[in-house]
Amino acid sequence: MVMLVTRNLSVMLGHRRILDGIDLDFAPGALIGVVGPNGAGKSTLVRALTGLIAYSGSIALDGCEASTIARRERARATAYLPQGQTLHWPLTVDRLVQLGRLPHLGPLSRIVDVDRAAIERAMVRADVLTLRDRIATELSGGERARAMLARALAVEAPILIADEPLAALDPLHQFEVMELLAAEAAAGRTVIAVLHDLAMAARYCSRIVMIEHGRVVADDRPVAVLGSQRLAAVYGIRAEMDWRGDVPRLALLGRLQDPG
Ligand SMILES: Nc1ncnc2c1ncn2[C@@H]1O[C@H](COP(=O)(O)OP(=O)(O)OP(=O)(O)O)[C@@H](O)[C@H]1O
Repeated sequence: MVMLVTRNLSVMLGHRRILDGIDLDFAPGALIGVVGPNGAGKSTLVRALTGLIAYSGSIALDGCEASTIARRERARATAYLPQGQTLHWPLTVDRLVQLGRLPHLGPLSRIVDVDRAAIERAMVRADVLTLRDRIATELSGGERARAMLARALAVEAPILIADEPLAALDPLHQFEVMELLAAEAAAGRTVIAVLHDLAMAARYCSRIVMIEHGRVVADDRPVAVLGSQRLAAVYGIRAEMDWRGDVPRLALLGRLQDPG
């Protein structure tokens, strides 16, 4: 099980400081929602965590500075589902999901039984088995998003980072993907998901990290982070949390200036 830790993590893009002094500990077995307004720095944070952009400060995987870990080893440790993925090649879904096994393949790049099994598991979990022979560039946005999720799941990495995994999904598949992410966490993985849907975050995440202007402004259980006052201050919206049994339900009621 892999522990992911950032200390004083900062990112400059152009001349702007986009992330500023982020200290976060990500332990296995948790589904952590990263939330915050547009432009807050959420994607920048997860891109730094996956090694895609330069940073200052430290990102450690099990105590080892991430930038010193070989690329393939790091790719085996951290699966990444990027935001709004564009596909450039007309691959079948089956071939696309196979790409998730690349960090595991030997010098001949041959898929072996253990890879085939991981690919099948990923396709079942992302509900794309019936799409396996379709050309991925010809899928609908939601179908393609699920195929890309299957590719990330096929890595079977201890850390899964998903940037807006619900975008483009219909409501049923949104629930299914959140159930799936929660199940991945329950199985002992560290799952970090950038989410705009605060109600889904409240319902499924074990912990919420809220980012505003490149800083962590809250980091706690959903009920502690997604209170009415904070959502008013950070998002400018009115919202109320209530409970159905022990499941928190967050209702978004409108803008602060709206009547009622
Ligand atoms: N290459 C770049 N050069 C300069 N600024 C950038 C660059 N890429 C992103 N930014 C800026 O960094 C800030 C944070 O962007 P980021 O994509 O991390 O935000 P986000 O919280 O994921 O937003 P959203 O919810 O809109 O996806 C934004 O103000 C964005 O304009």
